[in-house]
Amino acid sequence: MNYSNLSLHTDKYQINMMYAHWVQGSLNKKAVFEAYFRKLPFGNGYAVFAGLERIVHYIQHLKFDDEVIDYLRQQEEAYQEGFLEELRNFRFTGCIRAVPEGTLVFPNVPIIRVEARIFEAQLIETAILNFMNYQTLIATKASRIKQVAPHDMLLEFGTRRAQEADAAVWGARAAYIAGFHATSNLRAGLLFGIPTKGTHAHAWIQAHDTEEEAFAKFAEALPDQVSLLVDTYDTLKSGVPNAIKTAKLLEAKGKKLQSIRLDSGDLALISKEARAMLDSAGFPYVKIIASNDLDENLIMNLKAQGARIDVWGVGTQLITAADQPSLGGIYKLVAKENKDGDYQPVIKISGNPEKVSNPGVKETYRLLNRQSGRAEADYIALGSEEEAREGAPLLLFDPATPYRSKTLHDYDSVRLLHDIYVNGELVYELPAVEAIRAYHESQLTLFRPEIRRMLNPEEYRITLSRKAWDLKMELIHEYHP
Ligand SMILES: Nc1ncnc2c1ncn2[C@@H]1O[C@H](COP(=O)(O)OP(=O)(O)OP(=O)(O)O)[C@@H](O)[C@H]1O
Ligand SMILES: O=P(O)(O)OC[C@H]1O[C@H](OP(=O)(O)OP(=O)(O)O)[C@H](O)[C@@H]1O
Ligand SMILES: O=C(O)c1cccnc1
Repeated sequence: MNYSNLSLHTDKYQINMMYAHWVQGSLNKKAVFEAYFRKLPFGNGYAVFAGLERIVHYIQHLKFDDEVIDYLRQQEEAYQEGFLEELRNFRFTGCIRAVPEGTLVFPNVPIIRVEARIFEAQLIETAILNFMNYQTLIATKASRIKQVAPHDMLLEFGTRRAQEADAAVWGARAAYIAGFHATSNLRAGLLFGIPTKGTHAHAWIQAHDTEEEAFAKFAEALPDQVSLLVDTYDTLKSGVPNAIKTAKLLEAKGKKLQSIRLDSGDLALISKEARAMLDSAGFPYVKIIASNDLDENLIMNLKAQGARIDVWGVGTQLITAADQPSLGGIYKLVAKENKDGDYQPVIKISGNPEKVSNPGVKETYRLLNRQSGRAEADYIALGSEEEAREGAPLLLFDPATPYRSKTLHDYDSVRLLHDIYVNGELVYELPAVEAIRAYHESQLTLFRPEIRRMLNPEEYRITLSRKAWDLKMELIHEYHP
C-alpha cells in the first residue's frame, strides 16, 4: 500500500458531491471558496498562519492512482467508470491565493482562497483545513510561549506525545516559525532544515552503576555538546554535584559543560540553588534547561518566582495544544459560476450571527497607519472595489458598534492574499523556513503590544467594506424577506 498518496485524504462526502456534480454535468462550473476561522485560539489576540508548504506539497502530488481507483470502485457500486476515469485524469487546474506562512491572522479574514472547477475545489477542502488548522494552532501556541520568554532559548520536545508522526514534524516546524530555536525531532531537522538539539534521558543514568560514571562517559562520548540530566536520584545532593565534577573533567580537556537539565521538582527553587552551586564552583557559563509539562503559563509563573532557567524544553502542552486541541477553521463557498459565466455571490445563513458567511469574491487589505507604521485594521472588500488599493479615504464601518466607525486617511494598504497557483501552475516560490521565521518576527512588530499581549488582548479591528456588508444584507433579505 502506498502510504504517501493523499488523494483520498478527504471526507467521503467530498467524493460523493464530486460524483453528483459529474452525474449532473456541473463538475466544470467554477466556484470560489474561502478558508478562515471564526475564533482565535487560547484567548490570544492573533493567530500565526502556517500550513501552506504542506498544502502546496499536497496539491503538487494529488494523483488518483490505480490502487486508489480500485478502492473507490469497490467502496461504492454507484460510481460509474466515467467518473473514475475523470478522477484518474485529475490534476489541480485552478487558482489558490493565500497569506504567506508566518503572517499574523485574525478571525473571519480569508487566509486561503480557492478558485477552481467545483469538482476540484470540493475535493481539497478537507486536506487544506486539516493542514491549516493544525499548523496554525501550533504556531500560535508556540508564539504565546515565545511571548513569555522572548530572550530565552526554546526547545521543542513534543514528538513522543504528539498526535502521530505528521503532527510531530509539522508541529516542530510550526513552532520554529513562531520563534522556537530547535527541535528534538531529527526528521523535522532533515525535512525542513531546522536546528536540532538534545540532552539525554534518565535511561542513560540508569544504564550505569553510578550517576557520576554515567555523566563522565557521556562527556567522553560527546565532549562538545554535553548536557546532563541531573534529577535521576537527587538533583541538589547528587545530580548537580556530579555535573560539577564532569564540568571539571571537561575543563581539564579544554572543553566546557554546556548545560544541566532539570526535569522534576520545584523548578524555581531548584534552579536557583543549582545556579548558585554552579556559580560558586566556577561554572557560570553552564546553562540551566528546564522541562516537565511546561506551557506559557508555567513559564511565566516560574519567571515571576525568579527561576534561573535559561532554556525551556517544551513538549506535550505545545505539540498537542493541550488547552485547545483544535482550531475551528472553515472553508466556505462564497461565489459560484452562473449560466452566463459570471460569479454569483452565495451566502450561508445561521441562527448564530457569527456563523453567517460573508458572500462574494473578496480581497483583504491590511491597513498600516503611515504615522505609526502599525496595523490599524484588516479591511475586507469585494474584489471589484478599488478604494483600499488606491489609498482613498476608507470608512472603517462597524455595524454592531457604530460609534467605533471611523475614516482612515493616511495609510498604506498591503494585500494579504498572494498568488500561489494560477490556472493549475505553482507560481509561488516557497520561502526557506529561516525566511518565514524572520518574516514572522517582523510581522509581530506591526501590531501594538495591546493586541499581542497574552491575557485579555485588545481586539484587532476587522472591517467589511460598506459594499461587502450591503451585499451580505441583500442576500440575507433574499432568504429571510
Ligand atoms: N515552582 C513551581 N511553580 C509552579 N509549578 C511548578 C514549579 N515547579 C515545577 N512546577 C510544575 O508542576 C508540575 C508538577 O511538578 P512535580 O515536581 O510534581 O513534577 P512531577 O512530574 O510530579 O515529578 P516527577 O517527574 O518526578 O514525577 C509540573 O508541570 C512542573 O513543571
Ligand atoms: O514534559 P513535556 O513538556 O512533554 O517534555 C518532554 C518530556 O519528555 C521527557 O520525559 P519522559 O518521556 O521521560 O517522561 P516523563 O514525562 O515521565 O518525564 C522529558 O524528560 C520531558 O519531561
Ligand atoms: O533532549 C532532550 O532532553 C529531550 C528530548 C525529548 C523529550 N524530552 C527531552
